[in-house]
Amino acid sequence: MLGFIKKSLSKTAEAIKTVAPKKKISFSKEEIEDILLEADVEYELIELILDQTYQEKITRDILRSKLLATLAYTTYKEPEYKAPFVELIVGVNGAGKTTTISKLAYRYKDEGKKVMLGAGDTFRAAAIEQLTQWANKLDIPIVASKQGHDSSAVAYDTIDSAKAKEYDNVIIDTAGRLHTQTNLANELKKINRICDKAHSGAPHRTVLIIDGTQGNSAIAQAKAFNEMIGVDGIIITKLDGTAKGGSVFSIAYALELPILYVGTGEQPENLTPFDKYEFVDGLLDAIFQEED
Ligand SMILES: Nc1nc2c(ncn2[C@@H]2O[C@H](COP(=O)(O)OP(=O)(O)OP(=O)(O)O)[C@@H](O)[C@H]2O)c(=O)[nH]1
Repeated sequence: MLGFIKKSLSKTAEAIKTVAPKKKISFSKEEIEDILLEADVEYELIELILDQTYQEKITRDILRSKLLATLAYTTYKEPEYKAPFVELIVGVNGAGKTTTISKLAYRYKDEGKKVMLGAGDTFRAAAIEQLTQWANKLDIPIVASKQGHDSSAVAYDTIDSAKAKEYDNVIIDTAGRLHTQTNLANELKKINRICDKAHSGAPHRTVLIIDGTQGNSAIAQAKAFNEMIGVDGIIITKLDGTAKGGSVFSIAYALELPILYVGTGEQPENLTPFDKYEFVDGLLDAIFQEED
């Protein structure tokens, strides 16, 4: 695992190099502002960090503690639950939902758990097809219906079947878009209710998938999902494909939600638990010169 997060920050590191070609022991506030802006940390957050810093020369240690503070809420604590552990996956189309569900399933299976998928995005035939293909490839059972069918019925059937067969994990996909935002909110709320009906306490975790390449523009969207259904944690995808790695700070700070994993590639195994220390140090390595 070690090194995946740092490696996936390589495009962000390249961007930083354009404004700070030479690594140094310390930088002025103006230089740090340019560097963080280039890495796509939101301007307001940079101002907040720098306003609270009285030192003129900013060293690695100073910036490290400031950046870590913005990630204070990122640690997740699993609730008590009775198996199966039911997860609802939400997010806009294209964020990487299907791929991330497959990665999660792969991970659980690899840990020796029995996993079942529910193809709850019944709005799009392609979503059902794509998830079914992944399930077949990973040899994981999936409950799917035809396009246009009731998504909460799919959720119910998946949980019901997983309970009967004593599965450990259930992962349910949901629509990223419906005809209107109100429709989407209602559908997600209904799925929530039906999950609880099928298995008291479910869903145990609602996970929002955020497209990392969108940077800070993903924040408003994430807030909307959080208001619609209440999110327990986020997964930021495509970290490897973006120079906007610094947006992770503003996303985490704005949402005050745990970051469960980050997507570090397209393969099923490219889902890495978010380690705030590795993330911050990975970024700082791109800025600061090593001290002797
Ligand atoms: N490099 C990289 N690509 C990723 C990652 N996660 C997802 N992708 C790619 O992003 C694209 C969209 O992912 P999907 O899983 O299809 O996204 P989705 O949200 O289900 O989108 P729809 O199926 O259109 O709803 C695919 O080409 C994935 O391979 C990641 O962590 N890194």
